[in-house]
Amino acid sequence: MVGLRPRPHRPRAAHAVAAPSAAAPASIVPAVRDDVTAPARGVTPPATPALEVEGLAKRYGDRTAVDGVSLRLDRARVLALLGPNGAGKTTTVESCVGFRRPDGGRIRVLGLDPIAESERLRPRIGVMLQSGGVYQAARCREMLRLVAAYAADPLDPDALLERLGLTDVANVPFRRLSGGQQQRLSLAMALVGRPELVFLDEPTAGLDPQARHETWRIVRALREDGVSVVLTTHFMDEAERLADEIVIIDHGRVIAAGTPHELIRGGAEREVRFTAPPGLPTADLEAALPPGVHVVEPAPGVYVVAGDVDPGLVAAITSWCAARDVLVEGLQVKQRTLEDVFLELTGRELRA
Ligand SMILES: Nc1ncnc2c1ncn2[C@@H]1O[C@H](COP(=O)(O)OP(=O)(O)OP(=O)(O)O)[C@@H](O)[C@H]1O
Repeated sequence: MVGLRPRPHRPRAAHAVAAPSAAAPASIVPAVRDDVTAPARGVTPPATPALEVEGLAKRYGDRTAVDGVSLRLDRARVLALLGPNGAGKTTTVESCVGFRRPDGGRIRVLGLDPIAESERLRPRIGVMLQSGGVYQAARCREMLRLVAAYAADPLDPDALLERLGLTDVANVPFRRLSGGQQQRLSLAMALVGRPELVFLDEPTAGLDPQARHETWRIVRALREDGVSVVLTTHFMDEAERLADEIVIIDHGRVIAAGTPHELIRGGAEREVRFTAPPGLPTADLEAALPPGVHVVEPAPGVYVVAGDVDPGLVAAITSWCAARDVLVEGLQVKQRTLEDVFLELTGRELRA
């Protein structure tokens, strides 16, 4: 199995950091330090955050794509950026990797400005964007070797191809690969340079379940090896499984942030769902239930009651309905998921 450990970032002599003390525990994982903030002498400082974004703004003509987004990601953590189509996720990621010049705000990636200090930053990050960046005629292995040649201490391209199930198509030109194979090659290209921080824009879009699970294993392995990961995804289960932190963006703004647990429990752990004729007076139902319970009708005729769910709550809902001659159908008590939270926050209607 290919190790995914990042190359230790070696500061230039002029900015040398203090050597670890003799008492420091020996670690096979290279300590990741930063040559920008390290003091000239003394104790090794805590590593700078992997990513800091404050008030990022980006417009395309008169369309505001990102409107004051702030994010922070510590080392060896996974951040999932979620949001409906057109929310501003890709623009945020592209700004963080220096592909877009922001109209406002401040970005620091591994302590560096992604535009002004791009030459120093580029070798330390891996980027997998939706729009490839691959020569269409290049063969799979050829392309990965080319990217590896730019890295100081790359992973073995053949071992990476093997891990990503691409050995059989190593000699196939990129344009002849299936969509999923192209995705996996893009992931390999993002990882081959042993980055300290990886940006993955919808890494599992179009993958079959096996490749999707392998991508998840790789993200977990990266995190265990001290690599930080920023990923965007439309798969809520993926975010729930992989992310330490989740940020939900809508209309270019952060509308919720926290750990998966915080976001899911933010409302309530469980909920009661049922269907009944549309337009029931939800405020009346809510008033008849214990304090702290919330009732919504997210789609016509679908009702969700969130709160401390116990047998008494279920009985109170059905007796309120019975008193109004309303037949409750398909009642279920279910665990809330990130998808429930996401849809409540961003709405269920399709976006343009
Ligand atoms: N190059 C561009 N020129 C003009 N408008 C753009 C450009 N790129 C993105 N946009 C617009 O900016 C907004 C944000 O787009 P962005 O791609 O960042 O969203 P997203 O959250 O990544 O969406 P998706 O989930 O569909 O990939 C959208 O309204 C989009 O149409």
